[in-house]
Amino acid sequence: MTPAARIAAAIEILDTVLSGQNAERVLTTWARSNRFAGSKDRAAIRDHCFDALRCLRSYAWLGNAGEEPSGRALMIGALRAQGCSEAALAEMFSATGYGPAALSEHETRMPSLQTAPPAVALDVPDWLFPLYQSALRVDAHPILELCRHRAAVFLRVNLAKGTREAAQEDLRADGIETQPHALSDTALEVTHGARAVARSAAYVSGLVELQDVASQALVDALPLAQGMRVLDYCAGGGGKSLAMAARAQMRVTAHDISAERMRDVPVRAARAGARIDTALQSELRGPYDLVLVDAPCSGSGSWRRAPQAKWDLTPERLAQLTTLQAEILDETAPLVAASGVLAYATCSLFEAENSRQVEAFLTRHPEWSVQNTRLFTPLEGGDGFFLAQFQRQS
Ligand SMILES: C[S@@+](CC[C@H](N)C(=O)[O-])C[C@H]1O[C@@H](n2cnc3c(N)ncnc32)[C@H](O)[C@@H]1O
Repeated sequence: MTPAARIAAAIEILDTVLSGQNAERVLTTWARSNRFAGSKDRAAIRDHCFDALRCLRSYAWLGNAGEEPSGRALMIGALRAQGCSEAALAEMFSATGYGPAALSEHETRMPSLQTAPPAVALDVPDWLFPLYQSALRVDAHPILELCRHRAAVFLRVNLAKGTREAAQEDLRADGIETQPHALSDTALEVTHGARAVARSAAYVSGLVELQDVASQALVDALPLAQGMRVLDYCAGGGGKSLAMAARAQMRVTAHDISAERMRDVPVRAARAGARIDTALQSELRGPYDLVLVDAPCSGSGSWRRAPQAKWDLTPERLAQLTTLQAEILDETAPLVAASGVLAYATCSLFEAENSRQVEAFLTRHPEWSVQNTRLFTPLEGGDGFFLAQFQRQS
């Protein structure tokens, strides 16, 4: 496909996404019904679409979208944001080589982002902007600026299977270049060849897993030790269960309200050479020395990876999530052994899901105290994550 044809395809896909459909599904459907598109085309179109979803408001502004963004306005704005000259833009939009129709006179007007409101220039919904400012203070603008760009790909080296250096060598043999990251001693940042990771020998043998560096640092911060009984209460696909199991010889149990989400845990555990039991609520046998609650949350710390969620979140949904987070904390506290630790984590940057959730838990449960809290932000290289560790007062 020509670059212009890829832009035309992205416009078509974005229009469907903007009508309320899920971007991943729309991309899959598009690929199935356009078999002529090769893997490089699909990857380029996907990047166009996800970049546009990350930068929805600023691209719409640069594309003269007015109130309602369209795929076409977003792609015009995207090209301008990437420094494309007006002559090159007119060439791309010239209805040749299966490219999009020629620019209208209105579309040739080039607005400046300098005059855009901050929430537009930083690509956040108006109602969320004060939430970021209150949580992040002087760091709000630099963090939001980082969130406008693609996140790096990180791997976690399974130290039970080999060293970080050995993993780098194995990956290099498969054309994947990495560099260690300071936030965690298990982390490698992929600098070249990210798309080849899932086929690489290091991945297939369980020497590395895909996992964000802040996720890894969060697990590093937990007081894990040999022989502990550990419960990962919101385990999902088991990313944190696996990271914990690789830290020490422990009995790790993974639980999630959705058994379906845990479907891959046994396969991933076998690949990693780890033993992780999965359990339904009725099968949980406490007490546990450490219970990790990686709570369902807005995901605001990882919206670089899932940008559609930034625009889909509503105040009502955020309120539902904070209620659910409090309920989960209340139901897990009794599962923790007398001197055990209740670790609460979110991949959110908002106070309502983090510091205010901690305060509310301590008010409801005065017998507990908070040992420490930590907010990881994209300024440190990874996703935004929050961790609070509670213990009963002695
Ligand atoms: C942030 S995700 C977990 C991600 C996972 N820990 C990982 O590292 O890959 C939150 C998970 O909480 C689960 N969940 C939601 N409500 C729950 C509840 N009441 N009890 C247990 N799990 C719940 C969701 O199904 C979801 O998989």
